[in-house]
Amino acid sequence: MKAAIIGGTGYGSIELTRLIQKHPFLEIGSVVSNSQAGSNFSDIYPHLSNIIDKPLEKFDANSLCEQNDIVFLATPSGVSSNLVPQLLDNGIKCIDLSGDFRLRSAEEYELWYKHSPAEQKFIKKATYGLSEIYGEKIKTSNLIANPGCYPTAATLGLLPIAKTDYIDQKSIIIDAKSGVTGAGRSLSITSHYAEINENLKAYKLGAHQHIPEIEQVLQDEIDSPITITFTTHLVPMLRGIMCTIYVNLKENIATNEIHQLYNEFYKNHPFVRVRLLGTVPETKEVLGSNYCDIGLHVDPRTNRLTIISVIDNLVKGAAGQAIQNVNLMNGWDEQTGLADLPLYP
Ligand SMILES: NC(=O)C1=CN([C@@H]2O[C@H](COP(=O)(O)OP(=O)(O)OC[C@H]3O[C@@H](n4cnc5c(N)ncnc54)[C@H](OP(=O)(O)O)[C@@H]3O)[C@@H](O)[C@H]2O)C=CC1
Ligand SMILES: CC(=O)N[C@@H](CCC(=O)OP(=O)(O)O)C(=O)O
Repeated sequence: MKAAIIGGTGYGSIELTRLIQKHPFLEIGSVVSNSQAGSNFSDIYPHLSNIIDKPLEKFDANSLCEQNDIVFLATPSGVSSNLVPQLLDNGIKCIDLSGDFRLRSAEEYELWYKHSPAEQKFIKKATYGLSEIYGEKIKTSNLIANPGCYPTAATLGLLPIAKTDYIDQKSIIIDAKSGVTGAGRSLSITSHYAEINENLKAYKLGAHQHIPEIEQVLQDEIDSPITITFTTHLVPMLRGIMCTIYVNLKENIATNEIHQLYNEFYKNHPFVRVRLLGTVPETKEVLGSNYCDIGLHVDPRTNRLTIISVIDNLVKGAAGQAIQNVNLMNGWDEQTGLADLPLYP
């Protein structure tokens, strides 16, 4: 099956390229670049030399759909809302890595993303692509709104406990940290080496665009309104997200019992690894892989549960989950092409 990638020279695209290259049923058809059309992909990314020597193309919906079977959009927010309608009208399935089709409310999108929203009829067609939770819907969808990197780690960490009545729903705090590739490849002062190296900073306090996304998933699953405290931090490393999540328990429950609950919840989901009691997952332990590792601890003094959830932002947080969704959409084993060990050390 031929896959096209739009947003060719970005980090999402280059990670999709790496994963598609080793997928047994996918191959790279077209790579579209807004800024570098006409150049060779391996001129921009020399690590592709002699492996993928393809010219980067201009966007043309008709020829893209003629030459490919599926399209990944790895463009900044505000771009795919215009491209996806043209592609869907040509009858091709789309996986959008941006936030343009994740939020059901156009007003919320405008408020948090500061762009004009996609047309409502296309938002309605989108399936939120959190593979472990919405696998059945994903299988029959033509448009996948691939989740944000932080929401993937946060919701996979929270959902098993949030769906019980053990927790005070008003008490959820998500302390999130990301490596710099989460900000994409384009130059900016905030991710500049001299600004980020030997430094740790919190950003977008109370204003992060992933707040409504996490709340939407929790509300859908819990069926009651919920608000969270979510703070993001930039860490001087390349890849990886850690969400440290705090929740107040309404009653005294041992870590052991919560551990069993998580194991049961994820027993049929190979990419979520509930770690052994007493162990705490680290970002390096999922590096380059599609795993989300979860560690659990209840402090009996405070009756508070701490959940540690780690992913590689470019894999389970973006390109890996996108491929997992394509596997589901095609009836292939969801691990196809994604079963590699994490890169360690
Ligand atoms: N990085 C991450 O960890 C994650 C990213 N995402 C989301 O995935 C999407 C891609 O992210 P990422 O690859 O990191 O971002 P990058 O900034 O690295 O790449 C985006 C690419 O999109 C293209 N582009 C930029 N502006 C425009 C435009 N106005 N019109 C068309 N194309 C444009 C550019 O490539 P070219 O000029 O070659 O077309 C650019 O390199 C974003 O929406 C991001 O929020 C989601 C989860 C995790
Ligand atoms: C480290 C870093 O800057 N991360 C980005 C994640 C962007 C992203 O993936 O968000 P959308 O796909 O929802 O646009 C951020 O915090 O905004």
